[in-house]
Amino acid sequence: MDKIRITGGQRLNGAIPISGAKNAALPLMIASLLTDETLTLTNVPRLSDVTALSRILSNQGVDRTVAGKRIGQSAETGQTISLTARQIVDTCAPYELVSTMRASFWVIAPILARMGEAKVSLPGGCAIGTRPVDLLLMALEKLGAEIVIENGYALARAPKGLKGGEIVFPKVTVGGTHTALMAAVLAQGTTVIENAACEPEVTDLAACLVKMGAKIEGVGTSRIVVTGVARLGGAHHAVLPDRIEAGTYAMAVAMTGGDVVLEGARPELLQSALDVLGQAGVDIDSTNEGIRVRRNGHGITAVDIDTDPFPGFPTDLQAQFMALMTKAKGTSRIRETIFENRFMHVQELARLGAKIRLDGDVAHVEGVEKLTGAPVMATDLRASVSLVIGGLAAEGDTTINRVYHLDRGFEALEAKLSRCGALVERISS
Ligand SMILES: CC(=O)N[C@H]1[C@@H](OP(=O)(O)OP(=O)(O)OC[C@H]2O[C@@H](n3ccc(=O)[nH]c3=O)[C@H](O)[C@@H]2O)O[C@H](CO)[C@@H](O)[C@@H]1O
Ligand SMILES: C=C(OP(=O)(O)O)C(=O)O
Repeated sequence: MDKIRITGGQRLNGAIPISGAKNAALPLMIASLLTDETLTLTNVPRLSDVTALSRILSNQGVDRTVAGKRIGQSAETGQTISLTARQIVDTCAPYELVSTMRASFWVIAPILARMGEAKVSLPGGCAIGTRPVDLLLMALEKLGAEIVIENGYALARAPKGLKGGEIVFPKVTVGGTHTALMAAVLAQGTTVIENAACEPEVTDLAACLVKMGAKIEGVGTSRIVVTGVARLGGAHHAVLPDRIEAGTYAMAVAMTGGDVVLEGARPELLQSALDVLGQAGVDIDSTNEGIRVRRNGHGITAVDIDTDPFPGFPTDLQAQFMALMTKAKGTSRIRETIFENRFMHVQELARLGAKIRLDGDVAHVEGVEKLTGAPVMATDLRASVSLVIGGLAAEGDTTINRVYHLDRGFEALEAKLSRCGALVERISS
C-alpha cells in the first residue's frame, strides 16, 4: 500500500490549481442515467471515486468516453467525460460495486425514475458515523415508490411511474436532496422539497438537470419545486471547483506560512471557512485568478467553530481546521454537528504532539509550540488530509499510511504541494 512522506517546515509559495469538485462530479455523473442522450462533463477530477462510480455506471449500461489530454494540459487538468445511457441494461447495482462509496447509492433515484424499479446495495463511504439512508428512501416513497430492504439491498418499485409529492426533510441531507431531485425531474406532476440542502454541489446538479430539460425552481434555497417532465436530453456541463480542496490548501498555507494563489477557487463557495481563517489572522484576498492566501511573520489565533450545513462551516473542512488549530495561540473549541463520529483524526494528530480533549461532539484543541513528525494513519478522506497539514508543519518526517483515502478526493496532491515548495513524496509499495 502506498504511503506519503512529508518533511515538515517548508513555507508554501506559488499557485495551486483547484480541481473540479468530487462531490459535484459524482451526482452529475449519476444524472447521466436519466437520459438516453449524451451528458458531457468537463473539469471532472482524476480521483479513485470517479473511477469507482464509472465502473458502477458501466454495469448499468452507460457508455463512457474520456477525451484525451490536450497540448498544454497537465495531469492536474480536469478530464472531459461523455456518458451515454442509451439503455439501462441492469437495474441492480451490486454490493461489490456500491459498498466502497456512499454516493453510489444515489443511482437508485434515476434508475427507479426511468425504469420503474431499482435494486441497490446499501452503501459504504467514509467511516464518520452510522450514515443511514432512511431519508433518501422516505423521499422516494413520497413520490410513490414502494420500498423494501432485503439481504442488504434496497428494492424500490414504481411500476406506473413516480408521482410528484411533498418531501419534508427533518434534517438537511445532501444525498437526500440529490436523490429527491433526480427522482422528481421525471415524476408526473409537481414535487416540493422542504428543508432542502443548499450546498453548492446540489445547485450544480440542479443547474445541469435544467440544461437537460428539467424544470426546477428555488435552487440554492431550502424550498425547491420541481415540475416533472416526460423525458430529459443530453447536455454539456462543467463541474464546479472543489470548495473543500480549496479550503484544505488554504489551511495548509495558514499552517506553514507563505503566499499561495488557489487558482479557479470561488470565494463565495467557502465564505464561512475563509471568514474563520481571517479571524485566525490569515490574509485572504479574492483575485482574478482565484483566492490568494497569505500568512507572514505572525502566528495563528485560536478560533471556535461549529460545523453546519451550507452556508455554515463545512464538516468536510473540520479535520483540516483542527490540524491548523493544533498550533494556534490559545484553545479552540470545535463542535461537529453533522456526523456523530467524525473525530477519527484526533488520536492521529496526537501522535504529532497535538493536545486535543474530546467531550461528546466538542473537541478542545490547545495550541502547542511545535509538532513533531511521526507515522500516522487515518480512516477517512478528510482526516487523512488533516494529517498532511499537520505533517507540513511538524519537525522532521511524517509518514501517512493508507493513502487510498487521499486518492479518493484529492487530485495530484503531492504535485500540487511540491510545486509550492513542500517536501512531499509518495512511497509506492
Ligand atoms: C459524496 C458526498 O457528497 N458526500 C457529502 C455528503 O454526504 P451525505 O450526502 O452522505 O451527507 P448528508 O448530508 O446526507 O448527511 C447529513 C446528516 O444526515 C444524516 N442522514 C442522512 C441521510 C439519511 O437518510 N438519514 C440521515 O440520518 C447523516 O447521517 C448525517 O448526520 O454531504 C455531507 C454533509 O455535507 C458531506 O460531509 C459529504 O462529503
Ligand atoms: C465524507 C466524504 O465522502 P463520502 O460521503 O463519499 O464518504 C467527503 O467527501 O468528505
